[in-house]
Amino acid sequence: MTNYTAIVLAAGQGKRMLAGRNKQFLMLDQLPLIIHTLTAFAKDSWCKEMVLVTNEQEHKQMEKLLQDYPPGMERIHLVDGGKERQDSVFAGLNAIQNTDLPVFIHDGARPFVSLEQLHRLAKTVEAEQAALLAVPVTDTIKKKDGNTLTTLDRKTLWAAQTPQGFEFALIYQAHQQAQDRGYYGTDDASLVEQLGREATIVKGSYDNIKLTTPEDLQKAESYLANQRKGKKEESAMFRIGQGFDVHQLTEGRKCIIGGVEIPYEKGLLGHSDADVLLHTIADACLGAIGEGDIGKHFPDTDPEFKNADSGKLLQHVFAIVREKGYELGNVDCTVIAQAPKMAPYIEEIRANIASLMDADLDRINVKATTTEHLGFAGRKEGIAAQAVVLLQNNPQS
Ligand SMILES: Nc1ccn([C@@H]2O[C@H](COP(=O)(O)OP(=O)(O)OP(=O)(O)O)[C@@H](O)[C@H]2O)c(=O)n1
Ligand SMILES: C[C@](O)(CO)[C@H](O)COP(=O)(O)O
Repeated sequence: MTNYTAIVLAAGQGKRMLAGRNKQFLMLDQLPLIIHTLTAFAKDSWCKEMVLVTNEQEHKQMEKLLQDYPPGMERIHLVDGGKERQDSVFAGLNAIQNTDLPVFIHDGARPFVSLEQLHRLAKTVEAEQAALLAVPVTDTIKKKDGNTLTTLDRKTLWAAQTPQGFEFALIYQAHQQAQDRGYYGTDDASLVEQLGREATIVKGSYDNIKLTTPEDLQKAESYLANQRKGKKEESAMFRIGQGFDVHQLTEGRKCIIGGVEIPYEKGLLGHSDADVLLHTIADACLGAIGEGDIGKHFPDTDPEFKNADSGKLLQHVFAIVREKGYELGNVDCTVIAQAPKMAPYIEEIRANIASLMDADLDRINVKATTTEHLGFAGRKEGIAAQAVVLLQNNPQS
């Protein structure tokens, strides 16, 4: 983990956007542009502090925006910027509290920086002290000097993006020197270059666009529409979970496995009816949807679940699965028991599980094995079960 502080710049006027107001407040997919950008950093646990640079006239409006659309990070200091972008960065640098961390400087107008890019940049800054995201230029670039056109060697050209990341002392010194000399660059790495130092390029993405003109707004809308489509397709896929459970065999208890009471001299010990197989399947379902395990949902300290019918617990779990929009793909499970002999009960157990999960029989597979007299199961001290559950998204949900 390579922690950093982020300065996000939003103090410009967005004149080239021709929106009649600062582009940072324009709505993109129901969220203001600047909130998209802040959220990208707020989602990154490596980002420990954020400074949002606003312009003085919009300070109150920005404050309200942060309240109306909380980006998910408490530590955002709002400071007023300056006339030029570089003045705004300097104001941001002066507002940073923890100067031990590297600083990422980012345009508020670049909402699509990804977590993966942030982390690659952070690691490079840690190693090299100064780095920036950039992409190879895809157009041929001509330099026009009076009437003379020169074609630059495209292989050597990179389009600089943000964030650009630096050790605090280095970037502070670079900005201080630029202020003193009245030098203005178009990015922060260029100020570091003025110190005779170099920033390392970290290959970014062409999606990390800076919303500058009205056409960029259309590109951003279509990028977000594609993302939504991608998320939908992703959630239309599969989730997998596995479960494992053990219960002790003891006298004076019923031996209930897969909802079927099996005649045996001992039964399974537990707070509920101790149905080792249904617990395992329920755990696998919860695992598949990222909902922990049955201990979290049905604590064994809760009297409500004393001697509870595990069939009901599994039905409850499967209702949660359905609420989340999933249906059963299939279950494959194994009972690990030296005794009782499971074979005569396998089909009944299978049918019972299918009924509890409201699934076709062919989606349920139940197996049993001994452990060849090895271990606790082999000594008939207990019974274990394991299961794998595949869920698939219900396209209707
Ligand atoms: N004095 C300034 C100028 C710019 N920025 C910020 O720097 C980023 C990159 O600048 P740019 O895209 O040029 O934004 P604007 O300056 O707002 O746009 P324009 O040049 O079209 O007016 C933007 O997030 C902008 O808000 C800033 O914080 N302070
Ligand atoms: C910093 C920058 O985003 C790198 O591409 C760019 O130089 C900012 O330029 P702007 O004219 O201030 O938008």
